[in-house]
Amino acid sequence: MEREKRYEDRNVSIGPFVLESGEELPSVELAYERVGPTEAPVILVCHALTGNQYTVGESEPGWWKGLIGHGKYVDTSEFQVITFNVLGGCNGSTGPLSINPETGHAYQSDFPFVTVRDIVHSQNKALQELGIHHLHAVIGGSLGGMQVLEWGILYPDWMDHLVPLAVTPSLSAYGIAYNSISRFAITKDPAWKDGYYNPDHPPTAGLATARMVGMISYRTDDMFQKKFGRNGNRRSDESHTEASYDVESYLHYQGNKLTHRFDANSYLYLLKAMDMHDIGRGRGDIASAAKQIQSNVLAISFKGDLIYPPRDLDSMFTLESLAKFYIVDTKFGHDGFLVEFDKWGPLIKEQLKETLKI
Ligand SMILES: CC(=O)SCCNC(=O)CCNC(=O)[C@H](O)C(C)(C)COP(=O)(O)OP(=O)(O)OC[C@H]1O[C@@H](n2cnc3c(N)ncnc32)[C@H](O)[C@@H]1OP(=O)(O)O
Ligand SMILES: N[C@@H](CCO)C(=O)O
Repeated sequence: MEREKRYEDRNVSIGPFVLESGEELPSVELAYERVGPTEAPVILVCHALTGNQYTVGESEPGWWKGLIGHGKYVDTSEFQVITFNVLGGCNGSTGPLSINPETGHAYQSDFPFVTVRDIVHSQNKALQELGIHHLHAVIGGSLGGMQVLEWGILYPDWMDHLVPLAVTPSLSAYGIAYNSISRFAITKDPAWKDGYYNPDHPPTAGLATARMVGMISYRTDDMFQKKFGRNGNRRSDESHTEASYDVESYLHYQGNKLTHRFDANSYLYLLKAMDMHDIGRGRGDIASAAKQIQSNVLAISFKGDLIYPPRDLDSMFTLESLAKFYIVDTKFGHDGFLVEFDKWGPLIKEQLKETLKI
């Protein structure tokens, strides 16, 4: 095995690509990051809604640097880790910002709808282009977790382990409700212009509002209370109408921050893909779909996750005798999969040591 750490950060072309809808994209590229020894077992990481391919990150700060890296729970001296920016994303993969070869302009709202299954099929094609035909594990949280579940069903003999985090077998009504508010905020922004917005004047207010409502769903009441309480800039009698609270400036900050790193159309397409997530769709039901999984499963949920309640993932995997299921005790709720790695990273480390049992 080659021990020297290799790092790649580039694009792979998979050519024309037919989507679940039957529409065809004439040319698809996926941007990816690949870290670790080239001969080592491969771990595919799938990112969440506003994530990207920079999981470990050498040219960019890696969003899972606390979990993955040299000597970390997913050790990049033992495994190579590959992450693709999702189809429909805005970090280098084909998406609404890409040039439509038929018009010579960016697709924007002409981009076709994509599903989580489309995202997974595109990754499978891309891996084959890269000469990879087997995965030691597929790991991901939230939208990434949806991809993990679909990977296990669409390509059941491709991997030894599935590690879905902070996800459910189908998106709940509560999750769709939050996404619906986000869509409303973006599409009612006067700058949105049916999705054909001027790139220099994107619908920032709508996207920021979408992120703000998203942030509320990613955390818990308990965390907000402990972190912010009623702190803020206000008169002691709290009667001042212009009082502003720390929780407000936090949400404004997070909303504004996203507008500097994310495309509003991509956000809409990926929200729709999440809404459509239902592993039972076209397969009878969730139980029938789950039975198609052949790999070992380590499923991890996070206490207080509002949109992906632990009970839903648990009920799916009680159907799978070889599945392990853990609920992480946290105040973070859904965003628990991005923090407190010492609480759940060891579970993944142990899982990756095991070989295929089935
Ligand atoms: C799967 C994925 O790939 S998603 C990509 C990673 N996720 C993100 O980047 C989403 C945005 N970030 C986050 O959600 C969080 O930073 C996490 C989950 C990564 C970490 O959570 P935490 O450590 O609790 O960070 P927290 O939610 O407090 O945010 C900290 C930021 O808010 C700012 N902030 C905190 N309180 C306030 C306040 N009252 N007013 C204004 N700003 C505030 C901090 O200055 C800090 O700014 P910075 O990120 O520019 O350094
Ligand atoms: N913090 C996550 C939430 C969605 O899982 C993200 O921004 O993608």
